[in-house]
Amino acid sequence: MACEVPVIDMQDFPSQAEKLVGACEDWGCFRLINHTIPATLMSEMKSVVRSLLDLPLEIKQRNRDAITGSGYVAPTAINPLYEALGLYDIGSVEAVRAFCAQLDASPLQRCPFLSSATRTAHTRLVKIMCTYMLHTHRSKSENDLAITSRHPMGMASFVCGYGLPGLKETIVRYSQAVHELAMDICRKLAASMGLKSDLFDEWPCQLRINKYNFTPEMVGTPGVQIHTDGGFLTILQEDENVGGLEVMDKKSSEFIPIDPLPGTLLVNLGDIATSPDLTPRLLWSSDLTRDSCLILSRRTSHRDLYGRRTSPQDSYSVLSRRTSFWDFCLIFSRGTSPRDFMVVGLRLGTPNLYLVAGPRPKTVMAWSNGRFYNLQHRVQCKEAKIRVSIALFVLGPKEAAVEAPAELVDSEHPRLYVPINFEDYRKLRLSTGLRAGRAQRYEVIQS
Ligand SMILES: O=C(O)CCC(=O)C(=O)O
Ligand SMILES: [Fe+2]
Repeated sequence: MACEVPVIDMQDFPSQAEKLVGACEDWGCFRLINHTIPATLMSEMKSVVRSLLDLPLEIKQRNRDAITGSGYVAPTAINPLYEALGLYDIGSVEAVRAFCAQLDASPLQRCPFLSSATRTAHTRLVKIMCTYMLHTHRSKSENDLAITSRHPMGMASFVCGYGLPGLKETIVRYSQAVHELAMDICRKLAASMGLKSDLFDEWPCQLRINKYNFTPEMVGTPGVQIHTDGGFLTILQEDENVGGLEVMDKKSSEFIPIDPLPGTLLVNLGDIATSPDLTPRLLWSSDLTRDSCLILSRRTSHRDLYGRRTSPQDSYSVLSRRTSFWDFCLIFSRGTSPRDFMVVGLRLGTPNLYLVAGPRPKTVMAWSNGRFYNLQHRVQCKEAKIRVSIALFVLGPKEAAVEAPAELVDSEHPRLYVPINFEDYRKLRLSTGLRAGRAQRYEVIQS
């Protein structure tokens, strides 16, 4: 059964204000219609994403982290079908340019023995050929021509180094459009809650372009494990042809598939908007195979991860994240700073030796003072196809600590969280062993 998430019409404000806040509280996500990103730009960007993620590995690896976890993500043992490229601070023209420069895959530009005159002459020649092709294929835009792999001239121009300017232009236009849209959503959300609408204007945003190499033998397995997003909110351009996204319904705790709806975008809330569970416990047990470890999450409310009530004695949810033992040691060694981590204890039982550790319980702020739902979601491999998606994350403020605005705090709604610096929070997510800002990708084995 596909899930009918609330639909928000961007052109119908303030009428949709209440619906928007309700969607953030009850669903943690909504589908956006009548937004300002043109359908043509969405499809051009999708082609760009495919082209970039098809580049050779050594080029993709040039997309280095600007902040921890913001650059290229290679497939891992946990998410073997998934890889991604990232652009931190999409609101900065320099950052967008740097991203394009890193991925400039033109063989000409990489060829050390070509003189610049040869390059210029070659580029001119390709331009003339492309212009000729444009005249003979009037329906195609220059950009289409440059990136269409089925089109021999488009392919030739891309291979010969003329393609990237076309790609660049699309990346620049898409970045501007999605950044403006993100800020507009944030302003509308703030205004809908009776807050100053410019609250989020300086919050940096990160673009992440995702590719899933779904193969026949992987059908039915996760493409991306269960997680919440670490920032404030995420705008997702889904693959309109290949589904697989599933969200956890707040009431039933069941995962429900989300069918893509071409031309629309899906918005979901992340940890900063709401109340992240920052008390995961890492647990390693002697009778597990050497190459696996478990993550144990302790819920103070005696509710397990999926909201079911549990008895106080039974208040640990055991979650499994299959990871290498060495990875686990690394997580541990990164986390053993006395400030951030503590060993909670040893437990006897079956399996017989548990080593339990985790971040020191630390109260953190959540912007909505616990009102919003930070959506848990995952991507399942449903069919053997390539799936691409584009995610824009509104993160948290660069310097100021994130805290619930005074207007959201009163005697009935006391302040629940102390302020936290977003970067500290991000590091905490990463130090709990989960990479590239993708904390809480757990696989449940028992609850
Ligand atoms: O690809 C998708 O549909 C979701 C991607 C996602 O959840 C993420 O990048 O955080
Ligand atoms: Fe996500």
